[in-house]
Amino acid sequence: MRFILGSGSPRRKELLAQLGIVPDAILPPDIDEDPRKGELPRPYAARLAREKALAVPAGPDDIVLCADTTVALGRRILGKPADAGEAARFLTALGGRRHQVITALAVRRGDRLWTRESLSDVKMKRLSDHELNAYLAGGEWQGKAGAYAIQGAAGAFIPWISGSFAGIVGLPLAETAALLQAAGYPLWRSP
Ligand SMILES: Cc1cn([C@H]2C[C@H](O)[C@@H](COP(=O)(O)OP(=O)(O)OP(=O)(O)O)O2)c(=O)[nH]c1=O
Repeated sequence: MRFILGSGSPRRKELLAQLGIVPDAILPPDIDEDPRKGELPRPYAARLAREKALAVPAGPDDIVLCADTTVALGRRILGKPADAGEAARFLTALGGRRHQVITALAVRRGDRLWTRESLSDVKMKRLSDHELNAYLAGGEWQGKAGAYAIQGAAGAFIPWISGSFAGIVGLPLAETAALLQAAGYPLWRSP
């Protein structure tokens, strides 16, 4: 049995290390991440996690872990911004309101699939022009759902969350541990 992390996100690798897991392989999936017409954020995140897990090549006994993090502003999906202009629009829309961060997980072993999701509510303060421009110039918005990373400078914009910090960063640890154990990964083996 090999453990395969199907993700190119360095955060997910680091969070996994918190559970003492070092993947035997890291194989980032390449799938189409465009939402379907009218698709809502939760089903979208769940579909993407599942599609990622199915897209990673693995042997019948290997365990594959994939995830998708999506920012939901009401019914709107805020994915990874294409450019600084879109990042500015996302952050302006998020500022002064609460939104939800969904991280959907999918674990695959052979033809079996286990899924879960972690939901967190996040409050972001309204950003001044100065804060917005400084944050955009820092570049941390790139490759992040909703155009921010709570684990970085944007932490200064977030006075309150309810949910899982690790989930917002990209890999909710309690749900990950539960899924891996369901799939037969020996998580708590003695050293
Ligand atoms: C909201 C938020 C998102 N993110 C990141 C987590 C994810 O890496 C990214 C959302 O994109 P994802 O599509 O979930 O993941 P990815 O493209 O980085 O990697 P892969 O598909 O190969 O697994 O946003 C943070 O790091 N901090 C945050 O506060």
